Amino acid sequence: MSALLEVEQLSRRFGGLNALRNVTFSVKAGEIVGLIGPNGAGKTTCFNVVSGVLPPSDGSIRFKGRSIVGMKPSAVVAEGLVRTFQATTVFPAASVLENVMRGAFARTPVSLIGSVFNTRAARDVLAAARERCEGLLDRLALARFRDQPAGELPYGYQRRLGVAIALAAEPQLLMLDEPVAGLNPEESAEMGRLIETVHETENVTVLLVEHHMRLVMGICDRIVVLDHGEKIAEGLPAEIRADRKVIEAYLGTEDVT
Ligand SMILES: Nc1ncnc2c1ncn2[C@@H]1O[C@H](COP(=O)(O)OP(=O)(O)OP(=O)(O)O)[C@@H](O)[C@H]1O
Repeated sequence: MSALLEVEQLSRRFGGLNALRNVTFSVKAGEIVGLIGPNGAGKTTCFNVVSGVLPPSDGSIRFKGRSIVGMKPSAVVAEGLVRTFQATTVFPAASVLENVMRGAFARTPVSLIGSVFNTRAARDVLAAARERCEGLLDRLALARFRDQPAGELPYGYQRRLGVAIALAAEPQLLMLDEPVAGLNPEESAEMGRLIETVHETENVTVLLVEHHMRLVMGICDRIVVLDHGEKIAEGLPAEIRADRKVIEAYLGTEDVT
């Protein structure tokens, strides 16, 4: 498997604080990789820097072999690297389908959509996107909510819709930021199954930040552990679970059964 994402010696400072310090890891095409660590370890900062929301202070980020440092978040999305956020980011008044359609056009400049909106070609593009989004809603068990305002969905389904919106942009790498935060145990287990399913059916590589250790240990091929902005371990779930440094910094405080 070749590396899809290569992060090398990545640092991000906020004033005197090293939120990330010389962090190096990679994600190979086809993997599910977990990024874990205690509160304040630098996981969200890592997501923000990799997705172009924040510039790094130092280091390199290559996606499909090309540097993406300095690219705007929209350009990073256009390259095929799409992230979700900890909080739900649905438009509450828009329907579930409209929300997913928004994701489908995340890789297309709005001005371009506008300029061709009434042409035959634009109608064909829209019809194709709609068909693709409806297929996605089917596969993510959201079809029955298709015409409902997204804000009326139960919270668990709003999180699921967040994943659908990200997938509509047809990412090669999907970065999920705490997808089960705020979900009950049953919803969390369902989300875990959903991630495994979309990893297969949508042919997407996954980088996952999550505190839910049972989920992380259950679905990840490999795990990278941060603490105080530094990588302290990397390995298979069984290796991470047994790693003394990881247990001391993090797992000792978490339920990993
Ligand atoms: N915009 C910012 N300005 C200043 N400090 C920041 C900023 N963003 C993050 N930090 C600090 O950087 C460190 C890493 O924070 P980050 O949110 O990346 O950790 P995290 O691992 O995602 O934590 P959590 O699990 O609680 O979400 C923390 O000390 C945090 O206070």
